[in-house]
Amino acid sequence: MFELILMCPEDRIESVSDALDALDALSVSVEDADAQTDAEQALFGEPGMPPPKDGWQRSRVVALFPTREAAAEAQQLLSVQDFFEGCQVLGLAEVAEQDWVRLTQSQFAPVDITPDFWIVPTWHELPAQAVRSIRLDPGLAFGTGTHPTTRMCLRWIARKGGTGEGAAVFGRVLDYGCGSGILAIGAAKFGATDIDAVDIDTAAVESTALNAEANGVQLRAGLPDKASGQYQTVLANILATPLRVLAPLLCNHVAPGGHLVLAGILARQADELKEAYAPWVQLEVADSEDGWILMTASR
Ligand SMILES: C[S@@+](CC[C@H](N)C(=O)[O-])C[C@H]1O[C@@H](n2cnc3c(N)ncnc32)[C@H](O)[C@@H]1O
Repeated sequence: MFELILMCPEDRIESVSDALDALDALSVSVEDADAQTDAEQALFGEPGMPPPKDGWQRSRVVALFPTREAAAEAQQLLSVQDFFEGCQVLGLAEVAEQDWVRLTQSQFAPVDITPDFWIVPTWHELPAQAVRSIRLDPGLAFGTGTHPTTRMCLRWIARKGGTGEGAAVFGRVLDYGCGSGILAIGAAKFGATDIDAVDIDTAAVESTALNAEANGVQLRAGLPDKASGQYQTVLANILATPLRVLAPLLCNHVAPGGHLVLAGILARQADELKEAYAPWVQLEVADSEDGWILMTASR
């Protein structure tokens, strides 16, 4: 494989990426050329919303081609286009052959949620201190236990699960936006037995069912219309915008005296979430990590 590496100003990224696609690039990635420096710019987007910007002030665009000839031809064709003005070719390089499976696996080590509750990829030995564990491989669906939002939900589950007999503590559980199913499986590991896990993405539903089976956990995975009635525990790690829209639906699923646990919210979004949920529950910030917060409420 060969990489064509370009530097583009923000207003050229869309045209250049589209052109690379049309030139049969196998993949095109866009990164902040100033990442890891003082000039790095954080850009957060939300599903259903336009991105805050098309890209960074200075973006490094890397296109992958199957042969050197294809990469060189793309370079030649691009460099004579009007929209390429202001862009630069940084290089054309061969991608060294590697054991990609091993390289990918080496990036996922066991992750501790509490000192004795761990997320462990299937190719790793269980750490000796893991009294409870979830065996999970990174797949198509979000949720490997490394993201702060997932970790905070799992910490809440572990704290709650430590307060008594799991099935009674959690009651009926709804994991709304289940991704890999990690929260539903985590609740099961702390004793929950009556669990629905739903997602709009069918790949997530499949992944949840497979991960549950691999962990010896029984749950019902399905699309959102599979959620029915009221639950003692409702977990939703999505993002602030969908969480605002889902407020009436999620609150109606929380049984009287039940718990609502929301994640995917940035610290600066706390007030807008409190306001959106105020007609039903009083949300409070219960945890925070790396700029993300966990918000909880009882009904
Ligand atoms: C950030 S991931 C969380 C995955 C997992 N629950 C975790 O905590 O790691 C959010 C998931 O919510 C799903 N999702 C997004 N909008 C949704 C909606 N309106 N209804 C149901 N699921 C949704 C996405 O497909 C994705 O799998």
